[in-house]
Amino acid sequence: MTTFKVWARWRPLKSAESHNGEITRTSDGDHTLQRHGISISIAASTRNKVLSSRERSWKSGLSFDGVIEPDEKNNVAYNRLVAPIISDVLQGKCCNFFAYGHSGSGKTHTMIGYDFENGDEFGLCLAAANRLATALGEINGEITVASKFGIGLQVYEMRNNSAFDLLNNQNECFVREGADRRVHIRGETEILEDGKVRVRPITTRACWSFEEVQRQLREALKQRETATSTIHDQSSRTHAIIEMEIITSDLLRARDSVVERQSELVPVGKYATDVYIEEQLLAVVQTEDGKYVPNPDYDVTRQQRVHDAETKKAEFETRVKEAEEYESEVFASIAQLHQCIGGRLVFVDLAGAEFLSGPATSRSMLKQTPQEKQQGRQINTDLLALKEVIRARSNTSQSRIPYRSSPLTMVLRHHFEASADSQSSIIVTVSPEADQYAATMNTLKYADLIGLANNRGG
Ligand SMILES: Nc1ncnc2c1ncn2[C@@H]1O[C@H](COP(=O)(O)OP(=O)(O)OP(=O)(O)O)[C@@H](O)[C@H]1O
Repeated sequence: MTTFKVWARWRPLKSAESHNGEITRTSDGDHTLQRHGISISIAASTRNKVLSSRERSWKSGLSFDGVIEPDEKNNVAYNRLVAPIISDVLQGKCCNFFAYGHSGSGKTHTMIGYDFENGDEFGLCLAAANRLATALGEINGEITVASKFGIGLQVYEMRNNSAFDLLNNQNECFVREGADRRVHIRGETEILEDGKVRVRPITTRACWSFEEVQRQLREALKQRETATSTIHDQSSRTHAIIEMEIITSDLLRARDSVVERQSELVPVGKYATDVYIEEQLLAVVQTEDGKYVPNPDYDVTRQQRVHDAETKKAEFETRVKEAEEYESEVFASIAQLHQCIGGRLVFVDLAGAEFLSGPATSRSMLKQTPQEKQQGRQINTDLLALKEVIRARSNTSQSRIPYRSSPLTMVLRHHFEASADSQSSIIVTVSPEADQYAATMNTLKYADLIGLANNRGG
């Protein structure tokens, strides 16, 4: 049974912000048997601004599962949100964590953290990697496996309809739904030196120690910074996704051969389509009145070309299927040794919604290029789609989950489906600064809608 928890995290006021004053806030819990949850109330300091009465104060429903206060470090957030589900991941389950908040509210601080040396300040994914690496070390010591368990790391950013691979030079990958209705994230088709074709998926880095995860994440963060400056962007205008899966090198090898077989299929499939179109064009002629009729001069034995190309394509499709079956067999045989294989943690640092804007941001929004405006609309679409997916999943009577509403929810679909019997969470990060009141209220409202749907079951 899915549970989805909603948390709020207040970041500390920075010294440069203290002259602006602080948002007045309280949290009230109701833990009776009928209701379980925390409601958050906020009120604006009206010192610097004229606000309408509707804007001056706001109170959520009993939507929150917990509040992390400004003086509480990342280790408190980890112990409350992630530590309780590590045992699920070690049983092969999938758990998802989302961070939502406006720029500078503490999403990256919470998810990844900026202090890679002090364990108390490791972000959620780093602290989880530390715990997982220790647990996997123990499992590797206990059982004899041909290849050891490790962490398969993927780090990418979603912008518009593409994913940018932060472990591979921000390589652009496209989100497509295949004929099998599975979503694939793949780069451009590359022609290799030997003439072979490769369609590269998002990179998975195998990490056999916590230090390796730390190093790879650092590298990925550097790429994020570069992307931010070069495309005149803010990291809060992209969704960053960090996936950590329990793998072995045997499993990764089996997956690589699926990609290789799929790459081999690409030119063969294209050739079959080209031949079919060529022959179709020869097989008909256009009459004077513009109609297409069968070409009487067409040599029907030419259809053998189409047949041969289709046969070859079917052969290559079978090879893909065999590679996929082999991957499933490898997975099943490892799972017999230990159920942790495939256990997965997904951390999503969401872009802030465009309406989350104080006066300064509003001014900068007026200066946005058409491309940036389109990007802003896409972010809002993604965030709305995500909210609707989470709400629909909590409504047991709703059978259709709108995963296809946005590229973000399409990409997250299989993580959501895999997490059906475990617990996931959203943490909204908020600033207590009075100037950020509107942004803070909008962030809390987003979480409130999710939390209320969870409490009511839809
Ligand atoms: N809970 C916290 N405790 C201490 N410092 C924090 C906390 N939250 C945020 N900060 C600090 O505030 C600054 C902004 O935080 P961060 O970069 O995480 O924001 P963000 O929401 O990820 O912003 P953006 O979306 O623009 O990337 C950082 O210097 C960070 O260390």
